[in-house]
Amino acid sequence: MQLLGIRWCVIRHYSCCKPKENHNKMVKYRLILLRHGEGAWNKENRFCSWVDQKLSRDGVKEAQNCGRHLKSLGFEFDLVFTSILSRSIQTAWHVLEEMGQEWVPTEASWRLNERHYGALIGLNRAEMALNHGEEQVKRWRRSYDVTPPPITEAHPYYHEIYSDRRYSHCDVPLEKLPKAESLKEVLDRLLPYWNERIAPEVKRGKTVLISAHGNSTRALLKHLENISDEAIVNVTLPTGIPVLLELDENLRPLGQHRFLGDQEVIQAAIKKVEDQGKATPVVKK
Ligand SMILES: O=C(O)[C@@H](COP(=O)(O)O)OP(=O)(O)O
Repeated sequence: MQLLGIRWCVIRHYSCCKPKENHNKMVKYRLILLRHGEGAWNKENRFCSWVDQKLSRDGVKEAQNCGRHLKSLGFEFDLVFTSILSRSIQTAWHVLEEMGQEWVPTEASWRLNERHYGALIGLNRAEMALNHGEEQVKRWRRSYDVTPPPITEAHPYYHEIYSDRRYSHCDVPLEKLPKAESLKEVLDRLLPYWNERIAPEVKRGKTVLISAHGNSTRALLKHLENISDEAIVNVTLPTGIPVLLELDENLRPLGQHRFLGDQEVIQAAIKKVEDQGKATPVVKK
């Protein structure tokens, strides 16, 4: 039996918490959000942001595992949205390939890009924590309305970013693109895309995958789940782990988002991302 693009027999076997019968009756739409697989600079613990790093070898494996897992759960996507950064696009490719759903249409927008980390781009988080303190690094990484210092033309990655052809194809002129963003500013640029492009497709009954980034996904979760400015500080997303959101007919969430997969492994992956901001040198895999 097909329900909302997911085989019913399988959805009953979600390992984390089995949804109650009443809950299932209220669920109208299911949405999968995904932070891309590990990128080369995630491995090096550097702020990557708008620098177009590709997936690492482990990142490719994460995306493939994610695709296999979603397939085993019976997901059938109708539409995929990505950012215009390669790591989110490549993740979508690997997920769809593993699912045998390469034909599914994909659409890329800068509005799903990672948060623009401004002058912090390229810097190592652990070194930043040593120089500025862990609290300051956490404020930069996780608070809702703190904008890091803007990127300037003197920054080593400024020209690589702004002379990239992809940014002359955006729906805002090049000079209006951000030079640094808080999470709030990410939500401001993402929301029109959600409202005008993604939400109508979800309401049309399409099963949608959004393959994006840690902070663009946090911003969307904050909006959809109405997470407070204080509580969003504690939301961290690991790479390559699908996040399920179940929504009612008005796209209001029914219960909290759920990470799909082995919960112990996921908690360890979340801790690893949080620990990237610690002053102690991060041990590379
Ligand atoms: O810009 C980056 O380096 C990370 C997020 O960094 P943190 O906010 O976790 O420091 O983004 P992503 O890997 O999801 O594209």
